[in-house]
Amino acid sequence: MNAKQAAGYRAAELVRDGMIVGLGTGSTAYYAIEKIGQRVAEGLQIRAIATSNASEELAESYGIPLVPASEIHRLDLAIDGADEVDPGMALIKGGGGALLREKLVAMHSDRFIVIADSGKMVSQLGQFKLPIEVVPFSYEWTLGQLQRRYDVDFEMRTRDGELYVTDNGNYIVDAAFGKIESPAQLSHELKMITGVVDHGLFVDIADMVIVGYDDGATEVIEKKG
Ligand SMILES: O=C(CO)[C@H](O)[C@H](O)COP(=O)(O)O
Repeated sequence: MNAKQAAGYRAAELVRDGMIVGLGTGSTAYYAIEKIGQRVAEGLQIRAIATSNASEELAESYGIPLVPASEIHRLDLAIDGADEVDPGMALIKGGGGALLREKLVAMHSDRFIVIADSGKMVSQLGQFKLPIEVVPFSYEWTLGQLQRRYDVDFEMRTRDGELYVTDNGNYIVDAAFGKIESPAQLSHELKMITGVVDHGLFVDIADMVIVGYDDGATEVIEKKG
């Protein structure tokens, strides 16, 4: 068992009958979905909301019943990966481009559980480029606003030579902050920029982090207070 699988499987054990469960996106969330799928095949009764088209397809392939977000007010639990996790459980997410739905699902869940291999644990956020989702209309203006405000490199995300388009039809700007001194302040500032839909800083949202190690061990870190 590898580190991502260990974390994903451990989180999947927290799912109980009757729950509405948020399914994350990425290679770590893959394992959580796989394990939840196995448990559904054994009789676990849940309904789920996926945070991306890819996770929706994966959940369907495992026979996990999905429910439209519009029919649900609140989720019991959401399980998702992260690109970086700091000691205060602030996160950078969105490496896989699903940050907007991931944040919506996390914020409407009673418990948000992050699953991460130990390499994701950092003393300060920012080495991983921060994904910022922007609307396509006049995205150059939004990019210009970001560039004037922050003296860091910004790069439009591409795929196969074209601008990368999220599941929500938006673009992503990746920002090389290097070190983020105050994730909460930056989070607030970025949300104030017209044209920015959302960004990959998740501050004060995670309730628990399950860290997976290469030997298959896991460590559970719970939110303080
Ligand atoms: O935020 C995400 C996708 O938008 C992922 O959770 C994050 O990129 C971690 O991915 P992985 O588990 O593949 O390392």
